[in-house]
Amino acid sequence: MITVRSLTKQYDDTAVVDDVTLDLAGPGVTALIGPNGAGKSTLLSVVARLLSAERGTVHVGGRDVHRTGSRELATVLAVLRQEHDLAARLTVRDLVMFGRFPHSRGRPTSHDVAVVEEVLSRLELGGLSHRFLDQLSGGQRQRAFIAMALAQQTEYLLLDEPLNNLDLAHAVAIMRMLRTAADTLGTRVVVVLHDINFASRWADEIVAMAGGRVVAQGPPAEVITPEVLHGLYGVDVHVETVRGHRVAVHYG
Ligand SMILES: Nc1ncnc2c1ncn2[C@@H]1O[C@H](COP(=O)(O)OP(=O)(O)OP(=O)(O)O)[C@@H](O)[C@H]1O
Repeated sequence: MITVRSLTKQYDDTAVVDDVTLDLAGPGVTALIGPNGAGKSTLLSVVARLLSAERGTVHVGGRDVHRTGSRELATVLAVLRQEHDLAARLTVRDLVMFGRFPHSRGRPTSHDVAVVEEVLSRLELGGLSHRFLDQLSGGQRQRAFIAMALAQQTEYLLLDEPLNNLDLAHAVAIMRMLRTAADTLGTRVVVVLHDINFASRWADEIVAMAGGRVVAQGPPAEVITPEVLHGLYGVDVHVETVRGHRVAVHYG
């Protein structure tokens, strides 16, 4: 369970996360959508304790994140950030092994090695595992960072725009993996997505943000509507139901 209460994060005098209260219960996939600058990344960063907040509280699995040690938090919560600032002269395998650090404390066991191998293979990175990060394409590098987060094997997984740079096949594969993690391992996934149709297809629930506030929350059928999307993006869209999923199309 992720519980956010009256959370406010300000820069100068401007609240970029503005009095947000949110309950994300049980396993499942929640997609966070909304226009540029809505506060999605900031909210995710405060939940993951990468940023502090001026007001409010965040609990993850009953722990107050701002009163929990980094080491303990890293065993329950993994986060994929939008910007990656790790050294380029790191191999893919080393990066993914980094994800095991909260468990291995730098002394990987055969279990840690097996987890890394399995994740590398699942993300089709086996053949690239000895490459340095600066020798990869944008999409390959993105998959390597996703692999690092998955290798952490945490109950809570927060991902900020994981589909950046990914082609359609790899984007689908990642969303399927997140869905499987939620359904079979009981993982609680929160994922920032710009592609509202991916959100509609794969998420149980969509949280829509604008101006630092949550403006809509519910199953895709309630959020992927012309009215909500116009309110969010100021764009007219047509919504159809295809195989049980809402699909939004903008014709201009
Ligand atoms: N370090 C900072 N200093 C000042 N303002 C900031 C800082 N970081 C973010 N902001 C502002 O906070 C607001 C929310 O930014 P945030 O990155 O959370 O939005 P977002 O919804 O994730 O946007 P995007 O879809 O563009 O990634 C934006 O107006 C942004 O300019």
